[in-house]
Amino acid sequence: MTSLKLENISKVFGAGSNRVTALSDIEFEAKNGEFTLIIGPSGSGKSTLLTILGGLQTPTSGKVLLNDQNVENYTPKKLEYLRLKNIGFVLQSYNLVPYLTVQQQFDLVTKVKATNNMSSSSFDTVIDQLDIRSLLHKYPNELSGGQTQRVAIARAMYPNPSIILADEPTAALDSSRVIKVGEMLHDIAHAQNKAVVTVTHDQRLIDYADHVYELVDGILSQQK
Ligand SMILES: Nc1ncnc2c1ncn2[C@@H]1O[C@H](COP(=O)(O)OP(=O)(O)OP(=O)(O)O)[C@@H](O)[C@H]1O
Repeated sequence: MTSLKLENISKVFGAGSNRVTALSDIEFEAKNGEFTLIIGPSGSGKSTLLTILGGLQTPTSGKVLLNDQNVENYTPKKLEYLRLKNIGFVLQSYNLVPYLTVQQQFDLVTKVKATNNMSSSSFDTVIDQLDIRSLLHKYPNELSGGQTQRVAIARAMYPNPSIILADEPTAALDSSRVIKVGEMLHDIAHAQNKAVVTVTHDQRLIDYADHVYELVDGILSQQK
């Protein structure tokens, strides 16, 4: 199992009168077997926290610990390998490849990461839960916002990472789909002992989370 922790993390952008403290002294752990929600208004630091957690940007101070080791101590190659193997992202930009169909997005994952992806029967279940089977032959520009979001969730799950980091995965979804996605994120964490961390302003997800943190002006506090 992979462990991922933040110790005393701060992030400051800019300098002088443009200085913004996006995160202050954050302590956080992505716990296996649990669905954790970090909820906060626009500009509170949610994306910054999630991208630092996933190693997509570096903090100004503090430590990111992956498997109890400061990520700064890994070689870039080893760190890349650990991330590819263990961390799945659902980002706000969805990062789908524009010239590949939905099915080909999944095939690409198999090319980049050949082993330990979800079995085809488990992935079939995910495709049905997210109701994206009829979209497999479409291109990203043929999908609605909500459809894109569901495909991005499936793609993050397909490589079977032990940690899933999701940035606003339900923003474009109607309430019935939010229920399905909430249940699914909860079930993945529990049934497969994964750490699922979602940052959002969507209060509709609160009921499905094991833990809820609030992020306000870069300060994190646990609510549940
Ligand atoms: N690259 C950057 N350069 C300068 N300031 C930044 C940068 N990224 C984020 N910020 C600032 O840091 C603060 C937190 O931004 P962040 O995107 O993490 O918030 P958020 O809670 O995810 O917002 P939203 O819900 O609108 O996506 C904001 O004040 C933002 O303007």
